[in-house]
Amino acid sequence: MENDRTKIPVTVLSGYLGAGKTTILNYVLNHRHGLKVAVIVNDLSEVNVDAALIQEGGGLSRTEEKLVEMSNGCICCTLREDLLREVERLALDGRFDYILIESTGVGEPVPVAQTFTYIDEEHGIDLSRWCRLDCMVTVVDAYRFWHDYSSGESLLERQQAVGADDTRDVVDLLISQIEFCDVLVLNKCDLVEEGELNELEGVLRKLQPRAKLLRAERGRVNPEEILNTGLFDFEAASTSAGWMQELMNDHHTPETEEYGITSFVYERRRPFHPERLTAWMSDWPEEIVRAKGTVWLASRNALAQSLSQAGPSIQFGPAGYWVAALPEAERQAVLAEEPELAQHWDPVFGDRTTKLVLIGIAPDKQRIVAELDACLLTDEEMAGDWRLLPDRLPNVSTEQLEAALLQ
Ligand SMILES: Nc1nc2c(ncn2[C@@H]2O[C@H](COP(=O)(O)OP(=O)(O)OP(=O)(O)O)[C@@H](O)[C@H]2O)c(=O)[nH]1
Repeated sequence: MENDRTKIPVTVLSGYLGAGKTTILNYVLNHRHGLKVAVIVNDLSEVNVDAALIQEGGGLSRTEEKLVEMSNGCICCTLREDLLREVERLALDGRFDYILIESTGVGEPVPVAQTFTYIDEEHGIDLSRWCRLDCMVTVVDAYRFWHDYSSGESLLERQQAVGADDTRDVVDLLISQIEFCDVLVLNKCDLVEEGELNELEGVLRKLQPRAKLLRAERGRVNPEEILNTGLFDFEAASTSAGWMQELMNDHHTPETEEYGITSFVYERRRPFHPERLTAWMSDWPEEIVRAKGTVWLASRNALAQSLSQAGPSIQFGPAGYWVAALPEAERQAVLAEEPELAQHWDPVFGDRTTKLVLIGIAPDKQRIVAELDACLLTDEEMAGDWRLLPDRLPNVSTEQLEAALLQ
């Protein structure tokens, strides 16, 4: 087996446009204590990396973000082909001790991490032979955070979309960057007063309890905090989001009393009335900054629905069949594979249930729970034929459904 210590460590800086990635990069290069660092930046960004810092023993490459889907049948894997090739080239070059990547401001961190973890059979490249992903860093702009989070704007509206079919809202990007990282740098702290910083830090800790949280001014981050940390672990990063930790119930982060930053799980074994739930979602409680989970909707009794909200962005759609809705043989096969399902099996409805994590700033939990309860079917409705209730939630196309089911 190859020795991990001979592999070149890699740190990736993610974060929305203007958060301070380049400023951090320059600071770290200035304080790298003789490490020979190769830097990869994205072609779209202006290159502000200090050329002099790169010269002595370092290198600067520019790549253009290029996503490729894996050809080996794993449809949830997307690799960054640009990085794949450039990192391999730099690693084989043999001149560098470290690779530092500044990802594009509109880039998702997961494909970058997958690029280092999976073997690309089509191109015959396996980066894990030469490199070790050491640390995924997400930079958050303390000054702009709430403005961007609650703007309700899409990347297309801001002319920052990757293509015409890039439908992401700014907040979707922020949340995906925060929920998948090892270190969160809250930058531009010089522009925000202490009380606001404490509150924002409390929210970030709830959204991402696993990552180390650092405050920075003008990108001054101690290089030891992000280089050679040994922090990256794909499995741990994939399950590190606050909502997921809350669902797994093994990491209930302490509440930040002062600001009432709280998370709670809403769990019910009764379906929602589609119209009442739609009305509730369109009048979303402002205090809830993030919600995610599975919903049992009366009008879609065969399919579990996924609800994901971040700020003003709400995504709702099919997540897969309830095990109880599968043909008998398949159901038995799943139950044999996942015996814990049987422990929570309802004699009539099987595994159908709603389980939703809500994260908020001083949310009125009692009121929200009562409002959600009022969206459930009543006893009288339960006795009728509720499967045919009208449903004006986003229509599901066959392609969407198939894509969702394949995941
Ligand atoms: N006041 C203040 N300004 C900062 C801080 N960090 C960065 N800036 C400024 O914010 C602007 C954006 O910083 P960059 O480092 O270029 O941000 P970036 O994330 O690399 O931006 P993109 O490459 O466009 O994605 C620059 O004008 C920086 O000088 C900080 O901590 N405080």
